[in-house]
Amino acid sequence: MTKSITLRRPDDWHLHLRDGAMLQGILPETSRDFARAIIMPNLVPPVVTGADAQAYRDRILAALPEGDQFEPLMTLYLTEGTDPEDLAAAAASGLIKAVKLYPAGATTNSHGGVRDFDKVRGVLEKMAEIGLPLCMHGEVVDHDVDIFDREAVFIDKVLEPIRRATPGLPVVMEHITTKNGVDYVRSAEKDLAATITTHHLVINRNHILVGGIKPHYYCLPVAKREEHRLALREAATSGDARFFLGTDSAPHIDALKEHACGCAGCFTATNTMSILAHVFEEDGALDRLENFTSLNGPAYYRLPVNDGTLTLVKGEEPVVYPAKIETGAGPVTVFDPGYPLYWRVA
Ligand SMILES: NC(=O)N[C@@H](CC(=O)O)C(=O)O
Ligand SMILES: [Zn+2]
Ligand SMILES: [Zn+2]
Repeated sequence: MTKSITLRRPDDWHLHLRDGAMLQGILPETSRDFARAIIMPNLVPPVVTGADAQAYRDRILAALPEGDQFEPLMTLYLTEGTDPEDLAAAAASGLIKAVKLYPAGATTNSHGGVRDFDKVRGVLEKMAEIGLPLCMHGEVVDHDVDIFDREAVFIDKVLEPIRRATPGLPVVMEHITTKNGVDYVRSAEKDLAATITTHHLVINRNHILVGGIKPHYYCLPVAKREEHRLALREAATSGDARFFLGTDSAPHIDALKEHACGCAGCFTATNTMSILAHVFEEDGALDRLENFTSLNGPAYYRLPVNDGTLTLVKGEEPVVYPAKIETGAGPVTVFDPGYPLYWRVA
């Protein structure tokens, strides 16, 4: 018995494409299934100005496989020196669709991010004025805050004060990992939404730590307790327009994942749609998969939904995905959900 489901073509509202040989190697893993993606700016050096974003966009389009239709939605990396006028011009031209806030030191290539939130006040006010979304890596970096509490503390200590001080600023809490994040988004009537990753719907912190450390399950924010994973599942599968897919697919070569000081990031681009179909079916919510992957994101970003469609088919035999993607920069391990997948993109 074959089951199938057809959706509007999905978008990924949080994606790391990197640059150079890595970009070349992993871009097809996204452009195969996704029509658009919000492209994270945490390159070395970061994408800070409109000119940087234009040049990076050109490099992405040059790396696109022949025949693939994919639109990179560019972002700028917010620094304490960001020029509000450059940012406004990049938004007005349609080049950028959001600005990304990294608390300095919170995650991969975030050292150029924000230390003193008062220093970006003028930029945030400009963004509120023009309605440009602020995407946030929502974790505090204080040494005395436990890593498992850093998202919840960020909401109280940073996010709520910023939102109070800047009415009208559209915020996206990126890759939420806690029930606190879900509840906070639900408490807001407008100007607040969250992306949820594929892997945080699948793993909790036991998957990382029990029976030996699993470096390929390590990402930031780190996966939390099971109760939090269940809250994310409930939010993602609810159809609530404030939650949408941002895979946070974040490739690092195996040598840097399987390392004494391993990099944070799970690479899920290759099998995300299969995993999501599995998750939504398991939760009796296949009819709401399209909201999560294809409708809620465009609505929040005020963009049209995609014209094309994507069909997922459930077969009798498990689908075989490559364990690794070989790139010119080195091999990248594909996220393993830990169970066989029967859904595949037709
Ligand atoms: N999520 C991660 O663990 N890593 C991301 C950065 C980020 O999104 O925080 C990366 O760029 O590798
Ligand atoms: Zn992040
Ligand atoms: Zn990310």
